[in-house]
Amino acid sequence: MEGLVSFRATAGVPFYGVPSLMHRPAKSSICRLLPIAAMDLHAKERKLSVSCIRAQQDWELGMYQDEVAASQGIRIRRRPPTGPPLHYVGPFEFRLQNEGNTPRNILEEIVWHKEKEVFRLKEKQDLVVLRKALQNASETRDFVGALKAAHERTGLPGLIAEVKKASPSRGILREDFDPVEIAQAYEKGGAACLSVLTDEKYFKGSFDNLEAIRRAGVKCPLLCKEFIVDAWQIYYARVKGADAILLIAAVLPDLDIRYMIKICKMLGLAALVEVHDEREMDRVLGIEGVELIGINNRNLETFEVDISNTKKLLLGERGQLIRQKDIIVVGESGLFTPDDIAYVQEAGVKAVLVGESIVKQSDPGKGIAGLFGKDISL
Ligand SMILES: O=P(O)(O)OC[C@@H](O)[C@@H](O)c1c[nH]c2ccccc12
Repeated sequence: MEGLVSFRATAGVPFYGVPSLMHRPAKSSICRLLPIAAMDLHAKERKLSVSCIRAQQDWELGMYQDEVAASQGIRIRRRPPTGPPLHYVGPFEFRLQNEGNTPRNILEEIVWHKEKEVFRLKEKQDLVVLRKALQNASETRDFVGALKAAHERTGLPGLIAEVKKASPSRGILREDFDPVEIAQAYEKGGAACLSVLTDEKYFKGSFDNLEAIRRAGVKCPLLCKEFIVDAWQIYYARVKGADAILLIAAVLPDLDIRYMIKICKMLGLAALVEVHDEREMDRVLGIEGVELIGINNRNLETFEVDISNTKKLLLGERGQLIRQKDIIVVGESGLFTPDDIAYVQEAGVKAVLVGESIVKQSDPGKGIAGLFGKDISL
């Protein structure tokens, strides 16, 4: 169905949407960060700026970000393409809604929304401000170390327990949602780390939740569960108390993942790189510095959940390479029972990321014992 989605006065400045994002494909987010990164005076960061300049040259070979992404098999477009030319009717131009400028699935919709959200946030608090705030930030906690320690202690996969109020696929999971209470219950129940959703529109999460949990004295390292499309968000997550961030391979081209991982190392954050299929796994296995790979059993484009996905992606040479590289694999989504945990452990994961099945329990801490079939608290 065709329809009018945006219009503007012919002679004036556009008054609807964020035209710079909507109408013109931009280049890598990292490159957009460059002018500020290049101002940096610290030796460590200066080294990064040099690599960023090299990255910028790569991007400048003539391909736009979405073209680079498509060449790597990434189906999620970062921004709406331009669509058909504007039409003129009287004093207005208008654009026809078509397949090209309508998101094709929920992940694409989330990412398009996120780009605009980040654009606005950056205007309020630019990188220079964030970097100042970082000077007073406390040390990060060892996310990967906590997972390994829990695995060694219990002989079971280390648990990343997710503080999750809602999701686009499941709706509201818990009405009486007190993020700090849930986080404390998870910690008491034996979680190694916590994942805190910060996306407001689609998951009813917030950065306030992340900050509140950190301030409440929870000791578990915290994963900021966000849709990262711009390196600025990594700094923001760090300022708000994260110890780790998520990078989704279905959204980010290899070059972005590579440099975002470098930024994480510089800031003392762990990066959980999420894959969903073999192609994404192979891309990520080719990226230097990856320590933590999450296999999502939920397809973020269709919402289908299948825990055999974890097993499929760890078979044969891929599993071997992962063991050689000493990468920790996290089994993500759709885990409800001790049998599910045993199944993904057998497949080779040393950690799991669980939300729905434990957040829905009246005592989420006891929910953990139910999930593992035994009490895993100290
Ligand atoms: O609630 P579940 O099915 O246990 O899933 C948790 C977690 O894996 C899921 O929330 C998740 C995995 N990857 C994501 C990326 C974005 C948002 C959410 C997610």
